[in-house]
Amino acid sequence: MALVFSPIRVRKFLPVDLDSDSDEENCHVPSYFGSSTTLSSNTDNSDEAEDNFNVVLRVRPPNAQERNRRDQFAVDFPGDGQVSVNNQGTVRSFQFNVVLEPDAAQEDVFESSGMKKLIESAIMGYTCTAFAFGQTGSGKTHTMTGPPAQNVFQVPLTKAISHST
Ligand SMILES: Nc1ncnc2c1ncn2[C@@H]1O[C@H](COP(=O)(O)OP(=O)(O)OP(=O)(O)O)[C@@H](O)[C@H]1O
Repeated sequence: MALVFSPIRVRKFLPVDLDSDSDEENCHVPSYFGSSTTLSSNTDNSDEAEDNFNVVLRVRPPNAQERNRRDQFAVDFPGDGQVSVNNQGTVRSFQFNVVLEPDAAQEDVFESSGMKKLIESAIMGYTCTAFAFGQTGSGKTHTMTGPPAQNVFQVPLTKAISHST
């Protein structure tokens, strides 16, 4: 499940597929939202104002059905905003601005995803968008609204977050 935050407009699509040979998909992501969001060697800042966006991946833990089936967890977290997906032996790596691992709490999402700064931008008058996408059951509603009856301020912070450098 991925979240995209944009205070202006999304110009190019992320995530970056690290296995792709094409430079077309590599984008410069200004550090509007956080401390370290440069994803590639593209240093052309001329249209920086149009490129302010943050792509955040949250990986949910296996659900009861998946655990009962003894499904293998197919995702690795090397850090620095990367994830590796093992599809029956074929491993592909992807780069995000922020990756939230399965034990990340709602508070981690709020603190680390850029949502706080998005809200500040909205208050300052910028047009802002936050949207979640992912297949059914991937956790869009859970991420945007939190689990039922959870008080996010009682959830301890976890270390299950990695940022791109
Ligand atoms: N990060 C998570 N931690 C624990 N449980 C989660 C997480 N993400 C999702 N779930 C659980 O997985 C189930 C499906 O999540 P959710 O309803 O948010 O998916 P969705 O993407 O909104 O699905 P749909 O597109 O069908 O509406 C829910 O029971 C939810 O509580």
